[in-house]
Amino acid sequence: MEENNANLKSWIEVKPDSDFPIQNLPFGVFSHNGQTAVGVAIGDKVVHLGEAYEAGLISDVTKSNVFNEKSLNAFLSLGKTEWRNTRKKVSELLREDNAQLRDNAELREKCILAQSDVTMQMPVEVGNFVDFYSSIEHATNIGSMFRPNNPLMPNWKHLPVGYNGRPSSVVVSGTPVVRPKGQTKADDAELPTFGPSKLLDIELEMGFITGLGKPLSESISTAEALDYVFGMVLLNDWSARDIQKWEYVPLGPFLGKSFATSISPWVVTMDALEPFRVAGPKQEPAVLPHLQCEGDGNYDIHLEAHIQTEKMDASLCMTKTNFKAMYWNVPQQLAHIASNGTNIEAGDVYGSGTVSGTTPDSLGSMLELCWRGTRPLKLPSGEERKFLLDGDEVTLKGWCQGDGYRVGFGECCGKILPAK
Ligand SMILES: O=C(O)/C=C/C(=O)CC(=O)CC(=O)O
Ligand SMILES: [Ca+2]
Ligand SMILES: [Mg+2]
Repeated sequence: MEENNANLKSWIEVKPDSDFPIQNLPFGVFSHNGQTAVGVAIGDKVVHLGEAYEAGLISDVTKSNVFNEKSLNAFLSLGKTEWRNTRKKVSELLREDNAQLRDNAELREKCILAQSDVTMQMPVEVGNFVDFYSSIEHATNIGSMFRPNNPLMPNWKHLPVGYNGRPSSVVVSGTPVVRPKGQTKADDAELPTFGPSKLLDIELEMGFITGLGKPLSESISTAEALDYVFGMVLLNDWSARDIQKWEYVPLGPFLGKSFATSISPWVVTMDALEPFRVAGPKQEPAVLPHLQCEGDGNYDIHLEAHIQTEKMDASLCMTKTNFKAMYWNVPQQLAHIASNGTNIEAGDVYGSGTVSGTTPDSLGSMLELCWRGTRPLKLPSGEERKFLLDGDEVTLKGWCQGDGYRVGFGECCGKILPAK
C-alpha cells in the first residue's frame, strides 16, 4: 500500500515524534463552531472531510457525503473498499508534491483546522460493546487473586473469553469518570454495604471497531475477519475491584465495569497498522479449526499508562507493555463472536482485554502493578497509590514504531471525580 510508504512526506509540517504522520491518517469526529464532522488527523491539524467532500476533493470515493455526520457509522457502513479509497485519496491530497489543496488558500482555510481549535467527540455510535480477556499474563494474574485454586479456567485456551459490556457508557477520552457507588463486602464482614468504591482501577486495553458485518445467522471466518474491522483505539476499562469481587459469581463482570469505559478519539485504520503485523504466541493446545488463523495475527503496538495526582506537576509512567503478546488475536476474537450467528454492526467496539506483560513493570492494571495493594506505587509527590483516588488522572498512550516515524493512537485520558 503506497499510503504506508515510510518515505512519504506531507506539505503539512509533522514533527518526528508526532503520532499522526502521513503514514497514519486516523479518522475521528470533531466539533468546531457548533458543527460536527468527520476528520482525519495529520500532525497537529485535522482535515475536515465534510468540507473536502463539498469542495470535490474526495467526492469520487463515496456515493454521498457521509462526512458531515455526528459519528463514523455511516462511513463505516460503506465497507472496506470505500474506507481504503478514502484514506488513499486523503493521502494523495496531503503529499508534498500535490498542489491541489496546498496552493489554494481559500480551500485550505475551510478544510484544514488546528486540532487545538476543535473538540474531539465519540468517533462512533456504539451499538455493541464486548470486552475480551485475551492476555494470558493478565488472566493468570487476576485468576490467581480471584480464584487461587484455578487461575486459568479450562475453557481459556480453547476460546477467547469475553462478556457483553454496556455500550451507552463508552465515552470519549477527556470525559471525567465519577467514582461509582455499589455493593461491596469485606472478607471478614457478614453482610454487604452500599457506598463509593474504594478500589477503583484502570485496565489498559486496545479496542477494535467494526464496519457493517454480516446479518443474524451468518458467521465470519478468521480469514475474512479483517474485511469487517475498520480500525483500533486505546481503551480504558475502568474497574471497581471491590464491586466486581462481590458481584461477579456466577455471571461475570456487571456494575463493577459498566459505569464508564474510555476510548481514544482517533481510530487508526487496520490499513495503517498493516506494516506492524507480527506473529502471536504459539497456541498450545491447537485451537479448533474455526478459530485457526493463517499468517501474522498480532500487532506490535507499544502501550503505556500514566498517572497524575493533584499534587504532581507532571505525569508518571506506571507501566509499559506491548499488544503483540496477546494470546488471542483480533481475527480470532471476531470469528468467535460471530460463530454463533450473532450480527456484527458498524460502530461496535470490542475491547482486547487488559494487556499485561511478563515483568512487574509491564502490567495493565493497578490491581496487578500493586499486587492487590501489597506493593504500593511510590509517586514523586511523596504520595502512594494502590488504587485511584479522587482527582487522579490516567492517560493511556500507544504507538507503532516505524523507521523514522510512528503510527500512534494519541491519548485516552480520564480524571476521577468524587462519587455523587
Ligand atoms: O477473572 C475475572 O473474574 C475478571 C477479570 C477482569 O476483570 C478482566 C476483564 O475485564 C477482562 C480483561 O480486561 O482482560
Ligand atoms: Ca477489561
Ligand atoms: Mg468498563
